[in-house]
Amino acid sequence: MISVAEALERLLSLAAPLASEEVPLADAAGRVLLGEVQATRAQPPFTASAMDGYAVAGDPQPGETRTVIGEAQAGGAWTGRIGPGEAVRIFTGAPLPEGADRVVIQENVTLTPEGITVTETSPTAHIRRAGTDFAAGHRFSGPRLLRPADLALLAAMNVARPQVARRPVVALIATGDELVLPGETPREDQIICSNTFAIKAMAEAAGAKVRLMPLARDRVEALRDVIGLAADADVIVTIGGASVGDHDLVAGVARDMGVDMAFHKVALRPGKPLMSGRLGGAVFLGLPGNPVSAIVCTHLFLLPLLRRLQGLQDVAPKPRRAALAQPLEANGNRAHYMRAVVEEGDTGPVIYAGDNQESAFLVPLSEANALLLRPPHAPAAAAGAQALWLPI
Ligand SMILES: Nc1nc2c(c(=O)[nH]1)N[C@H]1C(S)=C(S)[C@@H](COP(=O)(O)OP(=O)(O)OC[C@H]3O[C@@H](n4cnc5c(N)ncnc54)[C@H](O)[C@@H]3O)O[C@H]1N2
Ligand code: MOO
Repeated sequence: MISVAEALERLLSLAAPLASEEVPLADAAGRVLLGEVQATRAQPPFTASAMDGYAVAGDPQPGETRTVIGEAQAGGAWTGRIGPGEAVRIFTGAPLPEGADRVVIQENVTLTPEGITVTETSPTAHIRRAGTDFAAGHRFSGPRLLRPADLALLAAMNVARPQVARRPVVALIATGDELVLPGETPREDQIICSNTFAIKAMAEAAGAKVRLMPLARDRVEALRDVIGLAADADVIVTIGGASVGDHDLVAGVARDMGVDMAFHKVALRPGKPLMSGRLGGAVFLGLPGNPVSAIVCTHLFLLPLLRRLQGLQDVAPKPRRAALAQPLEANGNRAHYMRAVVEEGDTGPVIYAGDNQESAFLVPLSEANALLLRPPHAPAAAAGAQALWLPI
């Protein structure tokens, strides 16, 4: 069995980057910017007042007076020139009039019939100089995941339609005779298809468009038909039927359909029977059926794959550190991603491994906020020892 890192590397090497498309800025959150954009103007585009008050020349001291000769507001510039002994009433965001050096905030003046008397000085001029946030031509380069703050920056740069990676299309195929959909009435020997819904939500949050395919029953023809229906997707994900039982047909069918497996079986718990390869223009990923196994494999493999397809380079999940709340036994030969809870302790984060690590049980997964990473053959660890974890 290959390691998690080796399997991820092989999976990512199957991913050819997707084309770009132009989207309105309002729809660009969470998309991956490709290429480079440039600011068409500086920000601030003009030297502006940072406060409400009075624009003046020089640095008037307490007791000095100024005659108010005009008013400037955001979007309403005053176009004259301020001379000595003069002031312009000014509001935050208004262009600073010519001849002005600073803004005396209104709290630091008293009003007189002609204008103002300064009551206090301030060490700051309360102005924002043109181009001090960014200059015209400022560059913002991809590939880069667009966060909300980035959208505000692109808007200020007057970039209305950035080029982003096309959304990867993921076809999700749940397999098994035992499955019915939520809301249906299962027979005694059936269960409700569950993990698909988590995987769909996770893939969409990573930028994918997800197609929920019909359930594939445990027959070669049925599986072949549904996989065939998904042939035009960027990623074909099967769930279940990945192991070695007589009814675990996925690997055989995928091979018959032309998949050259990049790997099948990973030294991973839960998630050992994971497999992948290319199927025509798509990346094929066969997840194990146990709900926790499928969801853990989605965190570790499908989400990095979706990020890479959209052009991002640094896609592997990044482990964080926390102190173990309880001692742990030595680990076996598979990397174990234990369902766990991380909390802020008095001296930093503390991690509690759940009592139930069964890969079919969803309550412990739903209660967890972390996967506690135990590397293969990790020795027993004492309470308080540092451990690695991934947020989920
Ligand atoms: N002899 C061996 N048996 C098993 C091995 C092994 O190495 N040797 N591996 C085990 C491991 S580890 C895993 S993980 C499971 C996964 O096997 P499959 O991918 O073939 O999954 P299934 O058998 O189809 O299903 C497992 C389990 O999950 C339920 N399931 C399947 N799909 C869904 C779904 N969409 N929603 C909810 N639950 C689902 C299914 O009913 C089974 O209970 O194999 C071990 N066996
Ligand atoms: O690798 Mo399996 O997912 O442990 O149950």
